[in-house]
Amino acid sequence: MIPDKPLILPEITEYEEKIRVYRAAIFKEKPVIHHITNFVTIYQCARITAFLGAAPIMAFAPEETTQITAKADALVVNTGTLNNTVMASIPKSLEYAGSHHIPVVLDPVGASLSSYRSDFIRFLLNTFHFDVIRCNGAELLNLHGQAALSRGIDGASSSVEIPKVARDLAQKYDCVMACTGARDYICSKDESIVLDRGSELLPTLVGTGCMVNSLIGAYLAVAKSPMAAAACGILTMCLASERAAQSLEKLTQGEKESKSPISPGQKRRCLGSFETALMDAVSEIYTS
Ligand SMILES: Nc1ncnc2c1ncn2[C@@H]1O[C@H](COP(=O)(O)OP(=O)(O)OP(=O)(O)O)[C@@H](O)[C@H]1O
Ligand SMILES: Cc1ncsc1CCO
Repeated sequence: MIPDKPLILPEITEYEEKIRVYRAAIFKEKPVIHHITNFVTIYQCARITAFLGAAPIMAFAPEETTQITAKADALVVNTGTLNNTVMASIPKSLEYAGSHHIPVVLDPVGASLSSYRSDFIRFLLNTFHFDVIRCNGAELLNLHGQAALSRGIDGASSSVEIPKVARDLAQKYDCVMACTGARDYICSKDESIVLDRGSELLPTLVGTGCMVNSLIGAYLAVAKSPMAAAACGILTMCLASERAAQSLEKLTQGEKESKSPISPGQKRRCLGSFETALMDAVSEIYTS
């Protein structure tokens, strides 16, 4: 049994340094990140990839998907809005990526919502190799064959089984499993990290998980270590969200005379500003 290793100081410092090094490499190499992702958050994914310094390309026509993957340094696959076109493209690109050592991230969005989705996701897992699978708690338990816990795409699951299930799946699929939520678990078959960071405002936005996939994809292109790429992707989102929440505090202090912390209600009225501040924080974080 691998002990959970909480990522606390000074380990955070070690990963902050990795982020700094990887970001410098991303700025230098400008890796191309091919996304076959959902139509809901596609724009946020393209923006966050570009703001990190990489080059996003969103393409899902089966006629060209292999040619696009051939130009990419990493592939991000997301099942959020499956349809026949996307389901024709994903296997083609995965096959190309697998035979050309292009690293791949999978997000099995809504794995438990329909058998259409879960059958396709199971086919992918049984047929292709993924370097990182990033999902929320409900999706993780579904991949493990357990009952669905969510009605929508949210994965508000705090099941005590998550660390063990994540490890089982990492072993079974020989990949890094990154299960996000209030507490993040990132594990391979012989390493494990627990991360307790991030603003509580993050789950109020749509697509922060999808955006984390893009960050992991960009780090994978330069890091070569799926464990380090997954940890750096999630840590970037968490630390950037903390900075964004702080800048929101400053913004809303102007509304009040006292310097006491702003209320949850005030924060919830500024979620658009929070999303913008999050993008700014990602573009700025560890760039020196
Ligand atoms: N309660 C929370 N407090 C702090 N950070 C959180 C919380 N919930 C999620 N996060 C962070 O939000 C990011 C996205 O994780 P989440 O598990 O919400 O993804 P998801 O459900 O796949 O998202 P989406 O479907 O909206 O793309 C991760 O970086 C995670 O660490
Ligand atoms: C809201 C939503 N519906 C399908 S995908 C998606 C984005 C978050 O995964």
